Amino acid sequence: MAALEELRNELDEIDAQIIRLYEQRMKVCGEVADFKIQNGRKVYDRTREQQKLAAAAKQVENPEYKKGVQELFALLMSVSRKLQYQKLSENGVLGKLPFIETDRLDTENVRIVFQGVEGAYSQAAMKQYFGEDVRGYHVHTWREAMEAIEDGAADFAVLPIENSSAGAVNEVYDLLVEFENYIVGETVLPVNHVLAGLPGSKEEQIMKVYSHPQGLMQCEKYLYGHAGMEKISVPNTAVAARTVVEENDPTHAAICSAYAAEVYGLEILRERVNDSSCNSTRFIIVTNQKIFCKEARKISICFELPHQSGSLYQMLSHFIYNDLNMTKIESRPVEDRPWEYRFFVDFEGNLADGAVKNAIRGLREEAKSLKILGNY
Ligand SMILES: C=C(O[C@@H]1C=C(C(=O)O)C=C[C@H]1O)C(=O)O
Repeated sequence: MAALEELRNELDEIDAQIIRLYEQRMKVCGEVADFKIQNGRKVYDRTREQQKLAAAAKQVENPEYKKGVQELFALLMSVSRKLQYQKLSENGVLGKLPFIETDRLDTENVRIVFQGVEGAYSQAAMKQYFGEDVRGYHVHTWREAMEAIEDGAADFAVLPIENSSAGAVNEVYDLLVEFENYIVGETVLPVNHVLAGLPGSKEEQIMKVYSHPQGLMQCEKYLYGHAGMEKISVPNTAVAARTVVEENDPTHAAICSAYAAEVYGLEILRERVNDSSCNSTRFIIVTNQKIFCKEARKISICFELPHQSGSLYQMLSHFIYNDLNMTKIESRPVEDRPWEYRFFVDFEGNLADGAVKNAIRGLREEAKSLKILGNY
């Protein structure tokens, strides 16, 4: 048997040939890009790539290597496309993004909509982002808030998108796809829930606890340790506080904010009932204009993928190749298409950056549908 040293020398020679061939291939791909720039052709040609993969597999003599060769070619073509997008970008033929750049958000004399009632966490998030004196009003559902923005009844909506312990707010993700509204800002609100009851009531007496499902989820450990408390979901934590007042029963309590307890005249029976001591919720600021600020640093997009092996991997390669830092990925089922998913990705960058344009161009050509949800 040959010594390891010898085998490695042999590999080095083969690899040197691969590198030379790779360079030759990329040079030709660059010429293909020039042709495409001149003739207004698209970078991605799915049919040609499928033919190439089939032909590559056919040329392999040892059947055990077929899969590996196909994977290698899929990667080579992906790298080739990205080189081409780069060239298109340098030549200014990437087309304009349908978003307008602005120096800063106009937040003077604006009307804000939030879901819930007086004392809701969304109201606190609104004040944290826009200031104490902002003009805000509330609606019953997140959908109504989205409608108010689409119709122009309000300038901005404040919607929860993610909680540090309970995770994504799924419905808001789905509404971002359904409505032509865009994210222009975000704010993270520390969320400390209290158990609040009628004045004079005691924690030991409580039999029923009202809260938003997310509130109940975020206090799971506390509620598990108090098995006698029946959990009841209501649309909002502030509604929970109001319900306790309306029912006027000392065995009922709400999981809500200290502010909501104060607004409804409830007594705090126990502070900080949330499981995580750093429980916080991220709220997004949504408007109906396709705008982004010069200093915006985060982009949210969503896309659907063809139901085939490796498609997510190929999409994500656009972030890696363009050196873009992905900060989050979520998936949601696509309505009426069982077991198909829509992906939501957040990554760092500004829509005016070349690398971002390059990545979005690539993603747009390869995804079944792509929507830029906002840059903020
Ligand atoms: C090079 C081309 O562009 C892309 C890359 C391919 C490749 O690297 O072989 C094939 C098809 C296109 O998606 C081309 O159109 O031929």
